[in-house]
Amino acid sequence: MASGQPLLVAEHLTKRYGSVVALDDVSFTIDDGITGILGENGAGKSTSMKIFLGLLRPTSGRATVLGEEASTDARVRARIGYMPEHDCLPSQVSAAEFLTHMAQVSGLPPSAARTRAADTLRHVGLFEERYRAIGGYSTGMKQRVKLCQALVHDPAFVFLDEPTAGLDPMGREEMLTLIRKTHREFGISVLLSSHLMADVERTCDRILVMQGGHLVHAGEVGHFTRETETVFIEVDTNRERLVAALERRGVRITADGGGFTIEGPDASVYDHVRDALVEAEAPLRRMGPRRRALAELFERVPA
Ligand SMILES: Nc1ncnc2c1ncn2[C@@H]1O[C@H](COP(=O)(O)OP(=O)(O)OP(=O)(O)O)[C@@H](O)[C@H]1O
Repeated sequence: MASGQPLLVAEHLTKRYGSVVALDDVSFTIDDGITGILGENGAGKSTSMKIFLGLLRPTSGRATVLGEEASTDARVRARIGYMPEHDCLPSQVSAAEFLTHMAQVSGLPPSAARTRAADTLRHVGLFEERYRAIGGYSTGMKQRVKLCQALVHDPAFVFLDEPTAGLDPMGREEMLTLIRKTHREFGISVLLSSHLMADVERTCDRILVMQGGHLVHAGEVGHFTRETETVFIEVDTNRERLVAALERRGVRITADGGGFTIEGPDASVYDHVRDALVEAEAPLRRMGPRRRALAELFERVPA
């Protein structure tokens, strides 16, 4: 594959399960780095991943991974890893045994497989526990073993389907830190899916937002969160003058408790609010960002 080419390409992907349209003419590219697919349940995140993994064939359209056809090219399998959403671990064997086996399945000779399994378990902080049966592990530890089996054969690209599913806040934090570390230390590019905006915002460089089988946004994470930030303000007096000054600036104003939520046409919303406050001579009591919930975001995005 020539350098500079995207790592993944989706071209007009459509996937139907009977009458259900899981993906509807979706096109995007994914480059080096960490990319998040964000969407609510049923948005089409897992279906997209499974097409890239060659586990599902699209009804129409084309998917390429590392320059090769996803659905037909077996060579690509050796260069990608997959952490499925659901539990897939054997409970009776130790993490060391399981990962050594997975590395051998990927073609490593036995001694190299053992070394690589131990290195990968060290990377996720499970080296000390590696000879214990997986059945006795906590949810967080099992998630880390799932991540290990996606990494053990040293792939160029990994697909992580809801890697923080079932984790408490501390476990989520650890998993997200580990994902960044995986990219930084091993140079492995990542596509992770999540229904939690905070996960994607903290971890990813770029974001794809899906809704009902459609791609509704693709771009840099920083840009997306700036765009979706709204400002909450409360003033002591001159509310009417302030509302008029804001309206003249074309921002959207919604009454919110004792104050207003203001949403700008772009990231300049703070400038508009500052200028309107000065013009209306309205003494500010409180001001701060108000993040929109994911569900609210989707209401604004045309399908
Ligand atoms: N094997 C299947 N047979 C029928 N419908 C399916 C199948 N797999 C997925 N679907 C449907 O396709 C749509 C997209 O599902 P998909 O699993 O890709 O969504 P998702 O964004 O990954 O959500 P989740 O996190 O809930 O899995 C949903 O409406 C789902 O019910």
